[in-house]
Amino acid sequence: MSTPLVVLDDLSAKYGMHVVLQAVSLRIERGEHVALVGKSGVGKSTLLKLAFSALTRSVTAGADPMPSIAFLPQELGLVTQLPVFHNVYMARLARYGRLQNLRNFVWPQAARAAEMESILGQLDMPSSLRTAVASLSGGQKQRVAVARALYQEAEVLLADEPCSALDGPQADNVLQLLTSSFTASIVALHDVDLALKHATRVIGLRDGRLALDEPSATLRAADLGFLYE
Ligand SMILES: Nc1ncnc2c1ncn2[C@@H]1O[C@H](COP(=O)(O)OP(=O)(O)OP(=O)(O)O)[C@@H](O)[C@H]1O
Repeated sequence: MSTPLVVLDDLSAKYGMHVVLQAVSLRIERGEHVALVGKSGVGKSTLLKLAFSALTRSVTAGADPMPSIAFLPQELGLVTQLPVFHNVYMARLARYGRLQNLRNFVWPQAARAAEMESILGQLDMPSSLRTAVASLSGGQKQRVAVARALYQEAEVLLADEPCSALDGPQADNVLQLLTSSFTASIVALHDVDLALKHATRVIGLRDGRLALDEPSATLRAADLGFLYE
């Protein structure tokens, strides 16, 4: 049997006396795109943050082999005073040397800009690299954050509601791009239909635990109803 690409063990969280997650464990194989569903406040963001922290801690500790991780948080994490170029470029700060990073921040290099324009074009956001993120709409900001995640070229994506501000066709496009660009992913989604359409596997949180873990092909929207009761 192949080694899972993502291994998460015993993720637990509580805020004060409020237990949010109770020893959640998860293994994800290459090629698996996991939709994380459950009602608002159930702990999806908490799980993704814990997963990111656990997986990046393993990388830092030199555990072998660990996948590279792109994290797209619900709050996007953009620096809105900076242009689109600089926000997307941040995904590769760790890849390039200090001098190259400095040069790109002062004078964006044509090759980097061309790579980003290709990604932004696929997201229906052409020719906007010099635009300050603060002047973009909510949906455009969300697509800049998606572009940043794609630009990282990581193996695994952890994304929290990456298309909540997008219309139906744009949401489809973003999820299609994300699932085809990463080897594996965990994406929190409120929209059950999008989850079933784009994920290969659906996991559902309820009462701090994984209450559902099934291939999406075996599920209908009604099968997820109990998670929202
Ligand atoms: N910093 C915090 N301090 C206290 N409680 C928190 C904090 N962050 C989250 N919570 C609580 O933890 C629970 C889980 O929150 P979380 O954001 O993980 O849920 P979620 O499933 O992602 O919600 P949504 O779908 O609305 O984004 C909620 O009850 C929330 O109020």
